[in-house]
Formats: sequence, structure tokens, C-alpha cells
Amino acid sequence: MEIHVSKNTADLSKDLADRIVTLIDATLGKQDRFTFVLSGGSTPKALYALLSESPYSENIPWEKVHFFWGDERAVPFEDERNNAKMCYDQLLNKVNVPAENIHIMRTDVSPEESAAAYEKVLKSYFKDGESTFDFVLLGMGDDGHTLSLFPGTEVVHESEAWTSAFFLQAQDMYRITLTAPVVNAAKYVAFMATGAGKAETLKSVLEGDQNLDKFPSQIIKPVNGELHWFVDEAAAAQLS
Ligand SMILES: O=C1O[C@H](COP(=O)(O)O)[C@@H](O)[C@H](O)[C@H]1O
Repeated sequence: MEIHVSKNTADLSKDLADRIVTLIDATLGKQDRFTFVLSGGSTPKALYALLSESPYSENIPWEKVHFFWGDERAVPFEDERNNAKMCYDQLLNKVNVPAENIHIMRTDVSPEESAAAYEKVLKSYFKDGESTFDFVLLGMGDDGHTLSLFPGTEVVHESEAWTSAFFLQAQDMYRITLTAPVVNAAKYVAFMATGAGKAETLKSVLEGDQNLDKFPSQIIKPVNGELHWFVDEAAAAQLS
């Protein structure tokens, strides 16, 4: 595992954007497509906006990049809380990605149907039966959740299904999420965490004892891939 500390969100977004371009170039030197799992929430907005602008927008062969989502809030696409909408607003509407390369988690059907449909999409996309995303971007909530794997929820321990849908009492909302085994099969996983509000949790996740029910982010450990944490100085303040 590698931890990269940048001064602030702007620097961190640039460092990560540079890393993504390098990764895309290296991957497309060996294969003809790059699979990119997007995260929701507020932290990656600056990164997505940056990728949509010059020079990144010109340096990325968008027609070869295929987008997926790590999790979704089961609210209509038009709702500001919808993770896919945020990604379209910040990035996808601004670059030339073919529509067929974009695989959203649907919220116009029941959460259970959406999760089942997404698992089907993934299994037909990865024809060899293994989900080996090239790049997974993850956030970490102040409470230690990642994807929609929230503290104290059963889905944290899911070991078979690739996707799951469940009602999140604390937010009075259904969630649809990839599960840990799918993400842990990825080639490169990058967490992005910024701000003083995440400092204490980041210390517990990275340096504390393992407690998956309290800190679900700890379950992310790629089996054969790389794990990187991109954090700003404020989030890293309590790390030793
Ligand atoms: O609810 C969610 O929260 C996490 C973290 O979001 P942030 O606002 O603290 O950046 C996010 O990674 C996830 O995709 C989202 O559904």
C-alpha cells in the first residue's frame, strides 16, 4: 500500500489526474480498453472537473475508456444526490465518451433489480468471469464507509455476490453497491480522502486495529493489484 500526501484538494486532484493519464497510457499499450470505476460523493468532483479540461481532456483517448460506478444512491437520476448525475455534470457530459462505454447503476427500477442487472452487465462485460477493473476510484466517508459499505451493515462481509442493494436506515435511502471481492480483484485501487473531518477516521483505518464493522474501508485490499491512498495534508494530519 502506498500513501501519497498532497498539499490540498487542488494539488491532490492534479497529482491523481496525472497518475490516471499515466495508467491509461500504460494500460492501452497492452490492451485496447481501460475500465474506470467512478466514485460518488463530493471529494472527487475537483478531479472529475480537472479531467474534463485541457490538457487532460485532450490527452485521454476517451473512446477507449469504459466507465462503471462503485455505488449509487437509489434516487432518480435528476436528483443532486445521484452519484451518476454528479459524474455526468463534472466530467462525462464534457468529454467525448461514447454512450455505450458508460455503464450506470440504474435507479429507474427497484434497487434489487438494479443490483441484479448490474451484476449481469459486469459478468457479460468481463467474459472470462473475473471482474478485473483497471482502475477503481474510491472515497471514504467521515464514518469510514467506502462504496456503500457502511459501518454495521451486512454487505461489508458479502463474499459471493458482485453487487448488492439494501436499505440504509441511517439515511432513509436504498443503496446499490459493488461488493468488496469485485473491487479487490481490480488492478489498481485509489482512495481519495481530503479535509480535517476525515483525519481521525483515516488514522483508524490505516493505522488502527482491523474492525471491519466500524471501518469498512479496511476491507479493501486488492488480491493481485495495487492499493494507493491519495490524501491531502489536512486528512493526513494524524498519521504517524
Ligand atoms: O455516499 C457516498 O459517500 C462516499 C464518500 O463521499 P464524500 O462526500 O465523503 O467524498 C462516496 O465515496 C460514495 O460513492 C457515496 O455514495
